[in-house]
Amino acid sequence: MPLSTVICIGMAGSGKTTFMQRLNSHLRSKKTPPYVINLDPAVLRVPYGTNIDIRDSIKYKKVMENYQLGPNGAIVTSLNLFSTKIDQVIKLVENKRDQFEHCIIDTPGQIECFVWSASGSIITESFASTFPTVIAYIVDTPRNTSPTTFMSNMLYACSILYKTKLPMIVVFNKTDVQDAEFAREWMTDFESFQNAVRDDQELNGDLGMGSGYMSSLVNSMSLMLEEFYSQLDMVGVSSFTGEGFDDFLTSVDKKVEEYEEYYKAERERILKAKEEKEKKRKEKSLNRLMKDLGLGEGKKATDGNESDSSAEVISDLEEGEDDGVVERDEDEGVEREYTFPGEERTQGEVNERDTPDLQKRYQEALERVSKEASSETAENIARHIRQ
Ligand SMILES: Nc1nc2c(ncn2[C@@H]2O[C@H](COP(=O)(O)OP(=O)(O)OP(=O)(O)O)[C@@H](O)[C@H]2O)c(=O)[nH]1
Repeated sequence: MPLSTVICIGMAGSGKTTFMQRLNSHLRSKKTPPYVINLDPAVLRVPYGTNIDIRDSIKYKKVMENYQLGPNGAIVTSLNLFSTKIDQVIKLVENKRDQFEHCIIDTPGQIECFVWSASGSIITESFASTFPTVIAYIVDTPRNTSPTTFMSNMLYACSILYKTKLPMIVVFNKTDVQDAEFAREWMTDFESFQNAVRDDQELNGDLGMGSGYMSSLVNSMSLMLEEFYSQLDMVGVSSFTGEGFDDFLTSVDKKVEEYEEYYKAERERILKAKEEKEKKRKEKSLNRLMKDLGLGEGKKATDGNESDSSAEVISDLEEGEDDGVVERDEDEGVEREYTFPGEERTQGEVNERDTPDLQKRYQEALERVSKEASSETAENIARHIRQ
């Protein structure tokens, strides 16, 4: 079996850490110990042995102090710092490819800090492009017996599936307290869920939910969720008793197969499209610089003398006309305001059409573009300027 990654995501208190602890001991009891990573910088105590722990390299409290941040900001910043080293982390795990079947990853309780941050995406992407990767979305079963809470949680899971584009298993945890059969029924039988919504409304006072747009909103959302449910597996587990963990592992194997069959090709297609887009963006940046300088390819392109390879460049110039101003998305007659006075001045200067000081414009344009440009683009710029 090749090494696969399981990333545990779930709302605060859903039981991710306890689930990780049980999964770890379950796999150990089967003589296939996992490679364990903790990505929660704020956790005080990790109740299982970890191979990589974000807390070893990043001190959450120090991040809070040094960057004057609140708890969530400090988690995001810690993840940002950690993600700068992600290639090293991936190498470490890759070196263990032959020794482990599973790499299990715990994430911060503040779900949005991981799922919606750039660093969370970088970390997830890095694993997913190296190993078959599955998301285990942990749900606190006793807290999700109300159909409205259940639906909100499922919508969140759906948004994660959409964001990560990775196979997902919804894990209903704490089944020792509340059986997950109701969830299975709601996920497989649309009518039973609708009945539960209706009963809930009657029981808790209608508040206008049974009629009008709220009712039709609930209906359409549950229809949308039906499609979502068809994409995923669900298992009920108890991290306390260990019940359901064999089912979970069977589900992981199934999702890994799906990853290889479907998700991998889809991911590669998306990555290729991204690369293409990035390449075009770089060309565009370089051309903007040339245009600002009134030099080289940009000028040639305006003259219409450029070869095929600059087709992108020509259309860009047509869009911008020859007013010498760098286009901005925000330029739609909206007054642009800046939080920092210093920034306002700098940006204002950049946009001045009649700045006579060419040297200054050159400097600004160079700085602006070089921020965006890759080293490859920077080399092109340098070569061009030398010419
Ligand atoms: N009864 C029962 N309680 C559980 C189970 N799993 C976790 N818990 C309890 O749920 C609470 C939260 O568990 P954690 O593992 O800390 O949850 P978490 O998602 O890691 O929490 P954060 O990191 O704060 O987001 C704890 O009190 C656990 O003891 C379970 O399977 N059954």
